Amino acid sequence: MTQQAPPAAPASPSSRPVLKVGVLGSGTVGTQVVRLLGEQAEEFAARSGARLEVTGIAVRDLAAPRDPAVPRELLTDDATAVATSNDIVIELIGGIEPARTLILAAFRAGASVITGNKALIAAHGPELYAAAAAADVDFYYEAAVAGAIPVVYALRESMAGDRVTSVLGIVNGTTNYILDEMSTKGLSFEDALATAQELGYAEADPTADVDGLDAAAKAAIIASLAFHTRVGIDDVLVEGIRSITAEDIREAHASGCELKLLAIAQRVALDDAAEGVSVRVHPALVPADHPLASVHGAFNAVLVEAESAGRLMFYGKGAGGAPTASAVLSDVVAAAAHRVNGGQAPRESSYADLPVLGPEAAITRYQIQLRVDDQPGSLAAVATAFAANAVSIDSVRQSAYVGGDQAVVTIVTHPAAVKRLNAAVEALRSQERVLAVVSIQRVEGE
Ligand SMILES: NC(=O)C1=CN([C@@H]2O[C@H](COP(=O)(O)OP(=O)(O)OC[C@H]3O[C@@H](n4cnc5c(N)ncnc54)[C@H](O)[C@@H]3O)[C@@H](O)[C@H]2O)C=CC1
Ligand SMILES: N[C@@H](CC=O)C(=O)O
Ligand code: NA
Repeated sequence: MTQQAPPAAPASPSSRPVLKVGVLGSGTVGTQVVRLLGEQAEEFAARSGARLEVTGIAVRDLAAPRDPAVPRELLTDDATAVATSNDIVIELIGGIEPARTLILAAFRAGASVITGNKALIAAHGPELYAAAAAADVDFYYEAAVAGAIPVVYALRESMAGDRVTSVLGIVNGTTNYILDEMSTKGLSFEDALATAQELGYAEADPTADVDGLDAAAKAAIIASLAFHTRVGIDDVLVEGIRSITAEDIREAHASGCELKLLAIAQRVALDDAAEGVSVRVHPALVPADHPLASVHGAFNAVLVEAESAGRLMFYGKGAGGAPTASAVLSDVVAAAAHRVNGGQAPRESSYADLPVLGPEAAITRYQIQLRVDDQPGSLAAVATAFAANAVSIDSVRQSAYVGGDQAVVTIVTHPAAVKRLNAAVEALRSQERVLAVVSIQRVEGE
């Protein structure tokens, strides 16, 4: 047996190396990152092996009022100087430019970069990964998907020994908050949105939240990581929640469901035994007993299905200053530890290069509500329209329609391709007994 050298004693706090940290942007998240870097400096030093010294905080407006936790003497409006003069750069400006240019400059200057910028990654991820690899530095973005929830780590590292088949998630806190306030308190869309903005959940321009673009960027990142395939924002089918009405929510409840904005990334078997990837964001009915139905407020949840692991569920705060700062700081500690001990963040993994399928590839269940003549043969006519287009019916519910010889029929299908569903709806419209197709909603979650 060979004698092993005793492990080296940990560096004493005063002898730890210093790593210079630059922060770009001091808004909702940046402010909390700076506060926590100050308040928990000793713990971050002990965990990473280096003292993290914030040398500059780039802001747009030097005179703007700030949280007292942000040292005024560190503020500067020279973002390029901050990006190019530090060991670790934390980008929390958001948007594409100048964030992209600043991050690329930081890589060239030898800095590791941490960002929460899903819009940028979903548009320019491969370029950023390549620049980080060329500079031999780390690129981390845990905060970009589902805020505090360690979804990026889970997909990129914990699932590296498995084969992910699907990811189904609520990844936008603002829209979940709005839908939940509408569902539980009967609030209007506008009032719920205003509160979400006050609470710091919504992006500066809430269009990105409400129209599903924020969730779509996250879905693209999720799919890229889950399926080892480049998926960009333009590959994602997106529908937001702007057109959801109080009536839609009432209908959802009547069907024993909640209406949620979902991000869905699926591995899809193709006819020739090959596989593709389907990625989409849209509102969908979720049965009340499904785990995603009870995700309230601005919380996020992500369900990952994998061949060996089965179903995994991640739940927590997907937005807000401090929760998002928690994710940013986990990346900062990892990048700092690599500077001290060696090692590097995982590089881009896109070897599978699966085809990203168009919207027509989505296979989902649908709920269709019809107003029909309440006469013998009406249900048979409805069933014929579905059968003729090879759409299988899962359940049928009929309720009396107030105001005459009419009934409302609610049909839930088995999973069907959108093309077949559309053909069935056309056939329904041409049936004499069908007076109106009242609504069509997707249904997700078993
Ligand atoms: N707020 C949240 O809950 C979450 C935010 N994120 C992401 O984190 C990033 C930051 O988000 P927030 O803090 O919410 O945004 P924010 O809008 O509150 O803060 C951004 C700050 O950057 C400043 N800024 C803009 N351009 C600048 C420039 N050229 N130089 C210096 N400062 C500049 C703005 O003045 C603003 O204070 C975004 O990428 C966002 O998508 C990610 C997860 C959750
Ligand atoms: N605006 C986003 C927060 C960051 O990702 C949300 O509402 O989830
Ligand atoms: Na996260």
